[in-house]
Amino acid sequence: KGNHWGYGKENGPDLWHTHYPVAQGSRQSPIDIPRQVSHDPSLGPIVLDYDHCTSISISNNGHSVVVNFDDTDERSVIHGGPLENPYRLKQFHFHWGGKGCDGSEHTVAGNSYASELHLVHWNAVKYTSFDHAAAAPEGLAVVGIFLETGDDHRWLHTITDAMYMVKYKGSITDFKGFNPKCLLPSSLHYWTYLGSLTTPPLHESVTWILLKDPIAVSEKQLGKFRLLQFTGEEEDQRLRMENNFRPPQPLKGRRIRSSN
Ligand SMILES: Cc1ccnc(S(N)(=O)=O)n1
Ligand SMILES: [Zn+2]
Repeated sequence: KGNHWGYGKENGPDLWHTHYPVAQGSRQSPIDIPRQVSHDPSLGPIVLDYDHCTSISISNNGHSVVVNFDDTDERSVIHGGPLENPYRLKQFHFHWGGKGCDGSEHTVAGNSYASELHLVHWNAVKYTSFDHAAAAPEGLAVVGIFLETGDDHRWLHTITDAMYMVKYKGSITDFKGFNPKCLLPSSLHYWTYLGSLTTPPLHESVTWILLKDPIAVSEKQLGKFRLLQFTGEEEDQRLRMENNFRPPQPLKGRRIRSSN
């Protein structure tokens, strides 16, 4: 049966290489972003064309909470920046820590944030499906946004309020009309580098675009993430969903570029 990878002592990130040897590859994610990153003036702005974008559902896949989008047309795409083609939004999800603990995946000069939002896009110009793109070198583009604790986020409550409907692994419910534009920070300045998925199968297919500015969410809103469970409703074990982040991986000589 497939390896039940997770974030526990028996199945966590340090053990993923046993079933997914690429975990020890040359372009793994996340990474630490050093203080000094080379500024590349040829890097244009990243453009998020989400105006006709609407969500379809929200689900609990046993690793995170996922908001899914209709990717059957070019309705919501990102382009520009380091990207040669437009990439279609497929889903977004989060990674977070335990109560009062940080849980971002990427770190900045060794510092973690409370949480990290990943907007996952795929190159529908070059590939015929998300799954094909996910296994190909230029297949995916993931926009990472840091979350820091502060005031309530005005729009995040629509997501946290829906979480009680997807408490258990394998649950899914309608979640229409949510536009992730409302989760973006004021500045779209970013770092970019070539990396991988941060959960198995850890494919080295991701152009990472990390926004430099975090968004603020309240501790109360983050607390609602921790009401989710890694386990299914029918399982005896009830494991609270928290600390679902992979720590930074070796840079292995990769170049990180900074937009202006
Ligand atoms: C869709 C997907 C699968 C695995 N990992 C990721 S992530 N955490 O790199 O965005 N996304
Ligand atoms: Zn992620």
